[in-house]
Parts: sequence; structure tokens; C-alpha cells
Amino acid sequence: MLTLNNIKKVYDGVEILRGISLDIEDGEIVSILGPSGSGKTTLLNLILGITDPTDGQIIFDNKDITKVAMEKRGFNIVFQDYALFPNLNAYRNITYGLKNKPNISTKEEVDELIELLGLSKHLDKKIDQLSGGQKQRVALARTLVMKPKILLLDEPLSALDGVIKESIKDRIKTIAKEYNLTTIIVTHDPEEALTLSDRVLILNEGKISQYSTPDEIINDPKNNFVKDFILNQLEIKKENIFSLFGGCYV
Ligand SMILES: Nc1ncnc2c1ncn2[C@@H]1O[C@H](COP(=O)(O)OP(=O)(O)OP(=O)(O)O)[C@@H](O)[C@H]1O
Repeated sequence: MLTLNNIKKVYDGVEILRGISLDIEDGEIVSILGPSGSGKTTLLNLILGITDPTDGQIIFDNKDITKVAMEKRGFNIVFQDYALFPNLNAYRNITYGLKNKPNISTKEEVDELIELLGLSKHLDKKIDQLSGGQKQRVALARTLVMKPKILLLDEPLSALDGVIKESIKDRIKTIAKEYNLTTIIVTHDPEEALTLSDRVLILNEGKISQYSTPDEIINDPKNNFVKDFILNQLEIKKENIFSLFGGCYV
């Protein structure tokens, strides 16, 4: 279990995160959702270990890891731009991290991941010969072969279009359940957060607005921010789609 205990972060005298406390269970998918500037990336970076909190503790499996260096935490991130090596083919990108740590995954485990992510046909292709969705899957595979204790994803679906989005969403869910892998996702899209996650952490100006299951957020929004920011966006989306078909929206 990952526990954040009253985490605060101050940049240039401004409190960006203002006392974040929460638990994330093993194998749970949690989305961090909020408007631009609410502190999502800062929170992700704190968990990953790129930045230190100004105050508070990060506890993982009953150990205080607040001061533990990023490399020693064993968490791993897939960045928004995937950060793949353009001069290497897909397979070499996937297995890159194993060069220095060959015993982390067996060949069978790597093959199983490639199969699960539907990449078998694309292994010889260079990165610029892959579609956006294929690049995303290569980036996921490259991270997963290193067997992270927690998988962090920064806006994993934002560069993808509709159908591919759904397929990546399903794959993320399958992997999290199959490997019991705790997965933390940063997103600004309520639909993405609500359809992908077991629980959604809604941030507003560096504070938790609500931390609940998608069902609770939709049926029991705790405050006006959740109602206005999250549910209104979904309503607008629904109305837009409905008006396309000339229907009247009730
Ligand atoms: N290294 C830094 N130094 C100073 N201020 C920072 C730094 N990193 C982030 N901030 C500030 O902290 C606030 C929160 O930024 P953060 O990137 O966490 O927001 P976000 O919710 O991820 O936003 P977005 O959706 O736009 O990426 C912003 O006001 C930002 O300017």
C-alpha cells in the first residue's frame, strides 16, 4: 500500500500542494484529476521521487520512503511524449532497460507482455514507423519489463484518438489486474478518469476535493467544485453528442 501523509509542497513561497493525505491499495488504478495548475504533475513527481515534499511523509509497504532516491523506490513512469529511442526498433526499445539488469524479466515474460500489448507484428519497426497507439504500447511494454512496483502514467491517452484510446484503456486495466500492479494516472479528462480507474482523486488548487470511486463521484459529488468541474464537463460532452443527432436532451 502507498500512503501519503499530509504532503505539502511549496514553490517560490507558494503552497502548491496543501496537505494531501490518502491511501492507494496494491493493484488499484487511481487517476489524479484536476484543472491545469491544480498540482497533478507535482504530486506525481513527488511519488516518483523527482521532487521532495516540503512537509509530510510518503509510506510504501510500511516503509517511510520520503527521503529514498528515485532509483531506489522501484517505481516507473511512462511520460506523455513516450521518450522512446528513435534510432532503435520497437523490440530494442522494449528491452533497453534489461541490458543492465538482464535478470529482471525472462524472455518468456517479455514475449508474454509483447503478446498482451499486441506488438508482435511491429517489433522490427523503427519508432517513426509506428502509430501513436503503437508507440504508447511500446512505451508501456518498455516500462513493464522492468517490473515496477508502481506504474505511473502521465496523460497516457491524450495523444490518441477514440478507438485506440479504448483499446489502450482496456490494456492498462488488464495489465493492472493481471500483474496486481498499482497504477497511478494523471489526467485532466473526467471521462478518462471515471472510466479507467478504481478510484479518482480530484484535486483543486492543491487540495483534495474528493477521493472516491467513479460511482460515488457521479452519484454523490461531495461539493460544488466536483459538480461544476467534473460533472458539467461530462454533461456538455453528452449534450454535444446528442445534438449531433438532432435529438432533444433531457
Ligand atoms: N519547478 C517548479 N517551480 C516553480 N513552480 C512550479 C514548479 N513546478 C510546478 N510549479 C507550479 O505549481 C503549480 C502546479 O503545477 P502542476 O504542473 O503540478 O499542475 P498540473 O495540475 O499538473 O497542471 P497541467 O494540467 O497544466 O499540467 C503551477 O502553478 C506551477 O506553475
